[in-house]
Amino acid sequence: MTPQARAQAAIDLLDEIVASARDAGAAADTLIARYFKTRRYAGSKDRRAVRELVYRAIRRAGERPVDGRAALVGLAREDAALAALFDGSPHCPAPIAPDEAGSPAAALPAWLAAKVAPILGETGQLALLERASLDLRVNSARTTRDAMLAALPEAKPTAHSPVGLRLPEGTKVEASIEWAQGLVEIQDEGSQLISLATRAGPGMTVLDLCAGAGGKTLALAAMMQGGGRLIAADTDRSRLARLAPRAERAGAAGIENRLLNPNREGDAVADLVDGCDVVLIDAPCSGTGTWRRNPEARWRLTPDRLARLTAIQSHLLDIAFTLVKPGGALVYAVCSVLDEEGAGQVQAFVDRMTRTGARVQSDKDLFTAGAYRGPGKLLTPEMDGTDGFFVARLIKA
Ligand SMILES: C[S@@+](CC[C@H](N)C(=O)[O-])C[C@H]1O[C@@H](n2cnc3c(N)ncnc32)[C@H](O)[C@@H]1O
Repeated sequence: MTPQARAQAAIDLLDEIVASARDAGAAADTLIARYFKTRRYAGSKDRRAVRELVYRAIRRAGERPVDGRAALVGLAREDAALAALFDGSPHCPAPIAPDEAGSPAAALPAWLAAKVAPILGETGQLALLERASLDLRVNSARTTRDAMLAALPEAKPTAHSPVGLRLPEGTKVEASIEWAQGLVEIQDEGSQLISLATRAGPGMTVLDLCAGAGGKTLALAAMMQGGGRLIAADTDRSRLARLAPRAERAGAAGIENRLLNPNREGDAVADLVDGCDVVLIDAPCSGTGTWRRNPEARWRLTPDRLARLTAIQSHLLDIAFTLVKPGGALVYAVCSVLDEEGAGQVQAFVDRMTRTGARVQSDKDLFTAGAYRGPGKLLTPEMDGTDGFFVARLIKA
């Protein structure tokens, strides 16, 4: 492909990504993969160049652009070499009109910037959109970090997680023998810290209430070393179904699954009331802390969607607390930096519980990373080099 044709391909893809963000469709990565599946003439260099251009345009536009051309013209206004590709030749972008400004540059949509800036500041906001690192979690039930450092010479130990490795971006981990043998899993260091904050161990009864495809369930299984009872629950059948093959690869046997009914989540776990040493809520959330990986997600979030998510989070906190044994712990996490999903949400829960006479104590001594925020800790890309997370550990007296 010529550089001009690559620019046109980026516009076509951005058109799809913008429409998909507006209509709650597929993620940018999925759309890019689909696009190239039907365009075999594009070689690997073309694909890399188009993808790079698409993501630069996405990262630069805080508000959802009107279309793909506006997104790329905005970028071209700051990049003369890119602007020169709008030359109007066949299969290439039409020349940029003098009054065509393109979409404005901003880190975040204005309504979200108003919430995020007071928490993270200007540079912290920008760091939400930087490229994410590639982290692995070493399966401590099967091997050691030192053994994996020797096996993967490009890997470096992560700063805060004792079972974490950081690899150069683009490393094909899933092609490695270590991954195939279940010795390592791809997992951001922040996610690793959440599992570690549960302090799950052998012999405990541990419930992962929003287990999804089991990223954190597998980390909990490694911490429990095959002893005790580990239950993975979720409302999404297809995500939960992906846990079994991953558990098999990791050598984690005996994980129980519970499919939950939305709004009646308690029914499927009624036998666990007052029975868990640890309940982990890795709650559905806005994902503001993971924009490094899918920056177009900031065009999808709306105030209504955020309100729906905070209502579910509050509902799950209430249910989860009933499942914790006296003396046990409820660990709540969101991959979000917004207070209404994090510190504010948990503080409101603690206040609610206290009003009903329940005794809840927050244990903020979770890990070395992060900044204290309300009843828990906030991890951020800028300060911690992880995705953005809020984590709180509450002890039921
Ligand atoms: C942040 S994701 C979990 C990721 C997972 N723990 C991991 O580490 O890979 C949140 C999960 O909450 C689930 N969920 C959404 N609504 C729920 C509800 N009402 N009860 C339980 N789980 C819910 C979603 O299906 C999703 O899998």
